[in-house]
Amino acid sequence: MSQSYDLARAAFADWGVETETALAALASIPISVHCWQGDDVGGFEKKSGTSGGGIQATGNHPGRARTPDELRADLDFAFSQIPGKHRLNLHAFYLDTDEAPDRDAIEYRHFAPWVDWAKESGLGLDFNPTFFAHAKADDNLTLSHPDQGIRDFWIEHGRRCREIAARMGAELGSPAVNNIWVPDGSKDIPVDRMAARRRLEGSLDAMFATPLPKTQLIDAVESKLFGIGVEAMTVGSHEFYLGYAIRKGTALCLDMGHFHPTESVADKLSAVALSVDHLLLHVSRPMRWDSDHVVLLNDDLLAMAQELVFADLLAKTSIGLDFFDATISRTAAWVMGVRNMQKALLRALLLPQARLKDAEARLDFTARLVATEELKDLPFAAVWNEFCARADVPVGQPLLTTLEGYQTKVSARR
Ligand SMILES: C[C@H](O)[C@H](O)[C@@H](O)C(=O)CO
Ligand SMILES: [Mn+2]
Repeated sequence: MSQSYDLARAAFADWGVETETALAALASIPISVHCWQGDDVGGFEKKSGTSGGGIQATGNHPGRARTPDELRADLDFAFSQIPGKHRLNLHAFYLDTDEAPDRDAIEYRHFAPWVDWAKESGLGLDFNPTFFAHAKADDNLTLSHPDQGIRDFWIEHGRRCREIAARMGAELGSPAVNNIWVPDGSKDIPVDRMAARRRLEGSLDAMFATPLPKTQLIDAVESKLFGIGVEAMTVGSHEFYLGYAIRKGTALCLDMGHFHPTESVADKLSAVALSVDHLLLHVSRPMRWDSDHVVLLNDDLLAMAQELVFADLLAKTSIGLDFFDATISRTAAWVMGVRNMQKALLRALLLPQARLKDAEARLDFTARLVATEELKDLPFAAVWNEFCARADVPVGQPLLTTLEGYQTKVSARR
């Protein structure tokens, strides 16, 4: 135990906070790491195509993973630089097979290598149907397409993804979150929003018709404000999915980039949690729009973590990441994003929650202000460094050296 940690422990104890309790809590929080940061949302289907759906990674940094083996090697490295045990969030077009099944024909066996790897690595898995980067999504319409044949194709894809995810959850002994995001929307002002939303609702109902054990699968739905090419209306808006999740008992995914830039997603957590049993977060950093920048340890992230801790929402929230930046080392992006989420959680866990809440309940806003500002000067970094030291992962300059070393190695080989 370092001397600086000892001093930090005493400084937090002065405020009535046990650093060991905070460290134990942090160690129990898994973060679901998104596979798509590793290859710029390309996927491994045996055909070419763009990301589509208005989501696009920009940049051409060397070393992009081109195969499932390369992606797993990059993930192995990234996880080795992140303290704790976590999860991998896999998209359906990252199948690992020599076959070329269309989206409505994928099966569990096409993903079995990922499950074997997850078992060996002690990771959980989460899953997502891929409703973009496909000819049948070129109209930016899938589950709400006016053509019943196209809707049926995507319903079958979604149905199979639920079964695959449930089998992953069963194999790994931990329920897989299967998150539905569709790009459906309209570039210009539509005249029949209701018809589109009724079609989306009907397709979702068809996809969710077969109940699967909650011990294996958590169904989630993700809203969005707008996307490139669907500026006028998104069929699956926040109001649409909030209502759907409440009525149908699914989890609700809140993506930090899917709201107006002035809205606080942290503020939504307690409001939504009163009506929805389970939340999924897509932790992201929008810059002017849903730009999916790597998350920083900034005010938005700190507010999100504080709400999760102070509103006692950790047990009913799955924390996933959703960003993709191809202008920097992709492995470094993963490592820094996860570690920043963990740092934000640690900061929240190290706050004297009861004392702050008590000041607020007494309407003593002066005490609340003074305490929240003075607390910012506490030695959070020493506690984080101790967490990393116990997990044998580097911090500071040695972390930079390790991240650069791996990037140089992959750049040379790919
Ligand atoms: C790749 C993901 O499904 C995607 O990022 C989605 O979650 C999203 O946020 C789309 O904007
Ligand atoms: Mn998202």
